[in-house]
Amino acid sequence: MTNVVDAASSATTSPAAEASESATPATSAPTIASIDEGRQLIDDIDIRIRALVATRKDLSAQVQALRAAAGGPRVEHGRENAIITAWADELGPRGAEIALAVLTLCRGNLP
Ligand SMILES: O=C(O)C(=O)C[C@]1(C(=O)O)C=C[C@@H](O)C=C1
Repeated sequence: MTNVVDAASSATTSPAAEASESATPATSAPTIASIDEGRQLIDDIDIRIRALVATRKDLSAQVQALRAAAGGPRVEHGRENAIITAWADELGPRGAEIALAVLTLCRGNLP
């Protein structure tokens, strides 16, 4: 299955369709045999998380620009509350904190 980063450069299917297809729930971690192996896997995950956040930031900027061009507000609190709730439901209170940090990265500080 293509992930959202690869989907952004795919020419065969729309990026939105492939991103949606790749929005699968979390997978379980493999059992590791050493600290080095575990750290390598963690580093690989962090690289992918950073790439996904960068792609998310770009998409968020495009959505914000389209809304601004239509005369809408920069911030949509209802949408942000739904995002924070989804992160909190999956990961608990620290998940909500991550969601807030991601939102701040993507749309800047609140006015
Ligand atoms: O979904 C939107 O409407 C966006 O503008 C994207 C986004 C986000 O980064 O998730 C950014 C700003 C809005 O306040 C809400 C959400």
